[in-house]
Amino acid sequence: MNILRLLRSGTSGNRQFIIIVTSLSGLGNAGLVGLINQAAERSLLDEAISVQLMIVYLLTLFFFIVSNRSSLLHANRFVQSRLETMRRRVVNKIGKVDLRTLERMGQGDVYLTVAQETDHLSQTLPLIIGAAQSAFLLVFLILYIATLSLISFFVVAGFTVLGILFFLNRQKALTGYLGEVHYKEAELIDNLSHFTLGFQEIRLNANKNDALFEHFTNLTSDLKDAVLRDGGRWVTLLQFSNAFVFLLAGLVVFVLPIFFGGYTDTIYKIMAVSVFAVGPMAALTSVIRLLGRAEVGLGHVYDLERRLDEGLSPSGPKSPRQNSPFRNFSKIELSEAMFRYVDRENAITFAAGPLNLTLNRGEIVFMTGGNGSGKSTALKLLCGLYLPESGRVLCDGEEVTDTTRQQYREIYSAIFTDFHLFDRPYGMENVSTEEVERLIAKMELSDKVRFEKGRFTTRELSTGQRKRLAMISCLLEDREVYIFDEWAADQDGHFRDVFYREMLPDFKARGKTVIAVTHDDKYWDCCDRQVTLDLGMITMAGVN
Ligand SMILES: Nc1ncnc2c1ncn2[C@@H]1O[C@H](COP(=O)(O)OP(=O)(O)OP(=O)(O)O)[C@@H](O)[C@H]1O
Repeated sequence: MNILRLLRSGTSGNRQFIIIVTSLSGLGNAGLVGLINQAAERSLLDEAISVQLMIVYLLTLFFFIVSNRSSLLHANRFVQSRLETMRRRVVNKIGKVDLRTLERMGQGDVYLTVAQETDHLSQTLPLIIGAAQSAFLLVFLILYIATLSLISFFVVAGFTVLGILFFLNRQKALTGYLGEVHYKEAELIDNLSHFTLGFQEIRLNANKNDALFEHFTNLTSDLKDAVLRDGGRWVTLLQFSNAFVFLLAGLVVFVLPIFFGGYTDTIYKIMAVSVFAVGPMAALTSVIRLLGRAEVGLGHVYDLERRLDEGLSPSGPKSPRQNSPFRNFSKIELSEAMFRYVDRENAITFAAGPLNLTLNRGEIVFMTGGNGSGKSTALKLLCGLYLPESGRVLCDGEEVTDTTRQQYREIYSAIFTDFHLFDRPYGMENVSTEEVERLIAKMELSDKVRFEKGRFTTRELSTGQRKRLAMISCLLEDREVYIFDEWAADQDGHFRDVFYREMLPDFKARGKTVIAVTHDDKYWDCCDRQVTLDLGMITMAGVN
């Protein structure tokens, strides 16, 4: 069971303490029921209720309150710390996974599982711990019945076990249906993103908006039907558990006295116990539904982790950049490198290679080729984001291996066409505000962006301006090799000039190596060499 797996992962000391206080709380609760019964019996027999009994009652109440509070607080803390560890572990794995694995998972799935499921678990798991207290109370109440009448005890215990077995059997079947609800919820959230991310398109096209809304309406209706179907099944099961308590009480009160003499004295005590059992029983059965939901949710998180584990890159040294032997490279090579994209059915959708490419230190290389010819793919292979299926990546003749790959990647800084603009220069916390402001001015963004409290004041910029902001982070990183994938395509004529005529020579003067994808034939004199790709093959790798 996934929930047990999560709870077992904490320190055993904490867990044992929670089990002890939770059972003590159940014991205190059952003790209160027993004391109330005793006091009621005395009133019935016209006997005075002793001060001693009252004191014992108050002490038991105090004991119950303290143990109950301690159990709930510690359990909540324990569950939240387990979830925190799990969130960190999953996100840490995302940061270490191989790019292709992440691309194939789909961002929606990753986001939903990490954000939504863990949030859901953080709300439901503490309730489940509360229900564990109810379970302990029920056990103690049944044991208390044993002190009143052994026959009732065996009847109640026997029927309770049968009832629990039936309940668990049905509950397991119903949990299976929850998976259907989860996938419908995920589909709905995915569809919702079309309204936000595709807002501009649907505002310009009423038919598109209406069709999208109709699709969304169908999905909400499907989800509602699935939730109602699931809810209906649960109502039946809840009704069963509620009726079960009363059937059991009826059996003890109406049927047993017919067969066993001298039993009537204890009936009202057992009745009182039954009344006290109704609340915990109802609490327990209603929480079991949440338990099923939490179990399914945790299953998704563990499944995501398993898939991440499959694509985890082997970890290299702790500070890969500082210790990187590749920083002093003279020559980088792709040698007979092959790479293929495959779809979910493992059908090949694009094959690149065998690619043979040499990059010398300090060179400015332009990469050209038609759309979909494999330029970005080749660059991702070159910088170690993709792993060649066959062939090698060599640095000064030494093959880049699983253990050295991260050190190798650390010599690169890249702006791909699907780049992400971070709100601050992460990993460069000590960078001076003056230096960033100087680069903002150099990128001619001073009237748009400032650098305050370690972050850029805005990212709401035009595409070309966003790319210039990304360039600032690249420059701050001060790496040995720069990859620019059609960086200049979104710049105006003036800034293209700045890029080709000022920035590239400046990179070269500082000994940096640049490989830039470009279609700007006007600037071909600005490179040392051109490489052209077609259908995943290098068709030209000549000298300018
Ligand atoms: N993440 C991906 N998953 C599956 N297939 C992909 C992926 N990225 C690219 N492809 C496929 O690989 C082929 C080469 O894509 P790539 O992006 O390398 O070409 P490109 O030359 O950079 O194209 P463009 O000039 O349009 O940016 C394309 O046909 C594309 O369909």
